[in-house]
Amino acid sequence: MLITLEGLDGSGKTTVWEVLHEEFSDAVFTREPTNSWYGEAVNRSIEDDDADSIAELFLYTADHAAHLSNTIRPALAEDELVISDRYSDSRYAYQAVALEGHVTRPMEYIIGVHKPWTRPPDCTIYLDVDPETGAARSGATNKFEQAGFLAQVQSNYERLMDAEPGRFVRVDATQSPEAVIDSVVSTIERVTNNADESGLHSDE
Ligand SMILES: Nc1ncnc2c1ncn2[C@@H]1O[C@H](COP(=O)(O)OP(=O)(O)OP(=O)(O)O)[C@@H](O)[C@H]1O
Ligand SMILES: Cc1cn([C@H]2C[C@H](O)[C@@H](COP(=O)(O)O)O2)c(=O)[nH]c1=O
Repeated sequence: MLITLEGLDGSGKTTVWEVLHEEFSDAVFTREPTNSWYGEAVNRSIEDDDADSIAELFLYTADHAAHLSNTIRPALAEDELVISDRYSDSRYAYQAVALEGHVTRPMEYIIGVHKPWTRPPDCTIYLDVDPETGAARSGATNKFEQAGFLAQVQSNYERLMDAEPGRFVRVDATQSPEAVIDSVVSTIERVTNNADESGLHSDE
């Protein structure tokens, strides 16, 4: 089963993800951008205010392709629980803002690029914070961590949740870290138990 954590910069994904290591010690923990050289290229692009938006989309997408073949698909084939800090929805939400004015219907374009080969998550936990809180918590150190940009990203996440309400679980991430962690842990326990009870596993 593939569970992803999504949300604005500063929503607390990394804080939660670190505690999940203790709660689900058998799971495979991973993230995008990855720690590979593809991910390093992405990180260079994030720090470059003048990076070309389409080039940046394809750097992220290349990193996702390698992530799928090197980590996600092998782990799911072994019936592991995989928990990823950011995944394809980050592209649909963030790059759809960055590509506005460069391509028509940017979110549909990006989803279309992924659709033939990606592996959608079974469950996506969305850590919900307002853009101002996200920007303040993240320190607003790069081009994505600005409240105005994050407000548009938030609208895109809302569109994604409206389109697939069954996949997303929204958690109020303005609560205390302990309360957020409790909600995320109980969500993961519930979805993994449901999968066990229904006899469904990884890529069936
Ligand atoms: N529920 C919370 N309440 C208050 N502060 C929090 C909460 N969760 C995390 N923080 C703080 O907010 C900051 C950002 O948290 P964190 O790095 O976990 O967010 P993130 O979603 O991973 O951000 P980014 O996407 O920018 O890496 C940290 O200083 C963290 O201690
Ligand atoms: C995977 C992914 C990430 N981003 C953005 C979101 C953040 O501002 C940075 C790095 O992520 P982190 O969780 O803060 O380390 O990259 C993006 O725009 N598109 C993506 O696909």
